[in-house]
Amino acid sequence: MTALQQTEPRATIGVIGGSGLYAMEGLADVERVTLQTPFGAPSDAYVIGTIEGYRVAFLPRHGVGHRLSPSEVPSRANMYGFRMLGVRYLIAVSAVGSLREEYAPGHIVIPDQLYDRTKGHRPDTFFGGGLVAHVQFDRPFDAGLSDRLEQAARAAGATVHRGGTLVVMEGPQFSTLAESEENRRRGHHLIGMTALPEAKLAREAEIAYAMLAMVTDYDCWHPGHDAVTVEMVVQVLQANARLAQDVVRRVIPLIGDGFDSPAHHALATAIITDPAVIPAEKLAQVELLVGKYLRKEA
Ligand SMILES: CSC[C@H]1O[C@H](OP(=O)(O)O)[C@H](O)[C@@H]1O
Ligand SMILES: Nc1ncnc2[nH]cnc12
Repeated sequence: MTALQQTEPRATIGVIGGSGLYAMEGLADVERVTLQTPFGAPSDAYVIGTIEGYRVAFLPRHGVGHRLSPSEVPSRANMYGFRMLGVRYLIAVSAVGSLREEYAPGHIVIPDQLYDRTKGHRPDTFFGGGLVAHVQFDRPFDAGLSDRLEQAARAAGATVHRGGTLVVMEGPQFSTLAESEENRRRGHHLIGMTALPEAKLAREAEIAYAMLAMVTDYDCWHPGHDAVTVEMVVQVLQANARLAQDVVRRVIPLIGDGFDSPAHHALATAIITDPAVIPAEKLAQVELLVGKYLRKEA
C-alpha cells in the first residue's frame, strides 16, 4: 500500500522494537504494510496484527536484520507512518545502559525524562519550511501510558523501576569512561542512542509515547564490569526476550480502547504561523497532523 495520508485507521496502538526486538510474537490476522511518507520511507514494513482483541502495529526501529545505525533511523518517517495507520499510543522498546548501581542488567525501567546529547544531525521536526510550531516537551513521556506499562511489567514479574533520566548519545560508539562518569555526575540514570528525536516526533504527531527500557549493561563506569560490548548487550536481551514480549502483550488490553492524553492535543497551542502564509506544499506535507487545527482557524 502506498498513501501519504491516513485512509482508514488500522491500529490505534503501536510498538516500535529496538535492538533484539525485530518482531512481535502472538499476532493474529497479520498484514504487512509498506508505507511511503512525505518524510521518506520508514525503517521497514509495519506488521499489523491482533493481540487480545486489539489491532497493533509493529515496526522494528533498526529494520529487520538490524541494518540501520542509531543516526540512520528515519524517525520522521517512522512516526509519521504510525500516525498514517491511526496509531495514538506508542510503546517504544529500547536497550539501554545503566548509570546507577540499582538499575541492574535484566531490570526494566520506565523512564520519565530525556537529556539530549545527540549531535544535532538527526532531522527532529515535521515543521519549518514555512510552518512554525513549538510543542511542549517538558514531560517527554506520557504518564498514563507509563502507568499502564509499569502495571504490565510488574504483572509479568519483572524487576521494574519507575522514573529516571535517559541520556541519548549520538553513537554508534559507546561512551568513553570520562563521558560515562560525567553522565553519572549529572544525575542521569540510563544511556541509549535512539529515544531522540523519536519522542519529539511522536509528540509532534500527537502520539502518546512511553518507553520500556531494557537494561542490558552497566555502561563502562562500573568498576565490576569491562567496557560494554554488543555481545554483552545481545546476551542480556536474549535472556529477556520473552519478558519483553510478555510485557508488551500485557500492556495492550490495559490501553484497550484508549484514554485521553495531553499528547493528543500537543499541536492545539503550538502553531504560531499565520495560516494565510503557509506554503501550499508544506500544508500538503503535514495536513495529516495540522489539518484539523488550520481548518478550525479558516
Ligand atoms: C546493540 S547496543 C546499542 C544499540 O542498542 C540500542 O538500540 P535501541 O534503542 O533501538 O534498542 C541503543 O540505542 C543502540 O542503538
Ligand atoms: N551502554 C550503552 N550506551 C549507549 N546505548 C546503549 N544501549 C545499550 N547499552 C548502551
